[in-house]
Amino acid sequence: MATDILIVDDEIDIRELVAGILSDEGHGTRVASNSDEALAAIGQRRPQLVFLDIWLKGSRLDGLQILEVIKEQHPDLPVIMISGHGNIETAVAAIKQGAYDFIEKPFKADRLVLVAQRALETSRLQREVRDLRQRSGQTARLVGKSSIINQLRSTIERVAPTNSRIMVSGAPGSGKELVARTLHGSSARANGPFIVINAAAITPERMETELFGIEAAEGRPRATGALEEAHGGTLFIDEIADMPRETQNKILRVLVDQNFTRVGGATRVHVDVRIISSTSRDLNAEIAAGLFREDLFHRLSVVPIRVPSLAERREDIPELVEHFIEQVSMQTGLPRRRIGDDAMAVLQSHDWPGNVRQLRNNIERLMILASGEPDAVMTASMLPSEVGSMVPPLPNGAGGEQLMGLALREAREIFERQYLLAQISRFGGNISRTAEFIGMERSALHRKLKALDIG
Ligand SMILES: Nc1ncnc2c1ncn2[C@@H]1O[C@H](COP(=O)(O)OP(=O)(O)OP(=O)(O)O)[C@@H](O)[C@H]1O
Repeated sequence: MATDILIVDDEIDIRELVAGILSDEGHGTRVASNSDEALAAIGQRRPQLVFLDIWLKGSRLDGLQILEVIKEQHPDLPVIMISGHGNIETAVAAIKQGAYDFIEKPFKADRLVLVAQRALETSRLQREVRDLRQRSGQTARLVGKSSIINQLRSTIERVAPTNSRIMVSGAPGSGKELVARTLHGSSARANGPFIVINAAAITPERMETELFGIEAAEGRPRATGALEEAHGGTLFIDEIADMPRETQNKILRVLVDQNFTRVGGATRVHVDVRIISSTSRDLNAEIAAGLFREDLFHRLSVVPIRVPSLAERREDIPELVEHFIEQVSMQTGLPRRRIGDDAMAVLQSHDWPGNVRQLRNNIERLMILASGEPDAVMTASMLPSEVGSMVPPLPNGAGGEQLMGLALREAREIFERQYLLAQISRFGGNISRTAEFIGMERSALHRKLKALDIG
């Protein structure tokens, strides 16, 4: 597919020249001679690139005003200004307003082609980065309105702009990494790198090369470690308790000296890195057992932040569920589905030992398993049995998930019906023996069965 480029210029010669050069390169072109034509063309179909003349004779809006409208409607659409001799100042102002670049008349064909290629390439890369971020969950935000999550959010806002080292503690899957990313994203280092090193996933032998890198030596290339990569940004050390004792000593030295040497080297590498660590274990117990250095703990945990478990904030579950349906659908292309009241009630009553990650996995599983029409509702019966373990089973052996979406009165009716059917069948249909066993008058049982539409 040829790219679609719109050229806006009041001079027909320039329009045709630019269009001719770009079509020779295989691009598709459209032209407009004033602001109304230009905005109508963009309204018909969003082009991939716009060349826009600054001075437009006989036009309602001039180039800068058109740029403003374009940036409002399509902030990502790249615009290259065409500037006449002597209005470079205006061209620079246009770049400040969001134009990608400018070319000055008279221009060479090569320059025009090059600047168009670069603008298209940049815009493609920006789109790719945005998609990847979305898919990898890097744009994830802390969802929830419970008072405990609001408190967490305000702590994050307070400590993010400082440079203090932070220890994030919480159960597995509760959102510790997300909290660390949010801290980084709200800090002055937000445009710097956010590097993750997972101490639980790296063997003790590899830990130091991963952290400090390897000095170049004969026949061996230099490998950059996480600390060096995180320069100007944040290093997130996940599961710090799994850090080997030997490495703990070295990290402490880095924190004291503000520099380190690569493995096998003597050069001192100076870095400016904020360290955020996390733990799902009780570090005080690790310290007491002699497994974690107390002095390192105090240096890393200048500000401790505790992430609540999901069971502590069940009222956030409906919002999290909706958030994950949206997220999974975007990442996998699975249709967005509605969740039934019964399923939501079961999800809210579960204990979630695996916390938010486990909830997310269950939503993904539901969306994969749900078959049929895209608007079919996901019901409680589609949930794995361990998720419904809090829910009382029905006498007929089925799980009682469906009861969870009902008021007590209706739930009791379903239970009574199942219970009585099971008892009657147990006594071979003999109402007298059933009544005797369940402790009811025979006539009362008959009335009950009638009221429940049984038999
Ligand atoms: N409040 C929240 N809002 C939205 N998504 C969340 C929230 N908390 C956690 N998540 C999501 O849950 C998943 C698990 O979170 P995360 O990886 O941050 O947990 P963790 O505590 O670091 O886990 P682990 O202990 O296994 O390292 C991620 O997909 C994350 O985006």
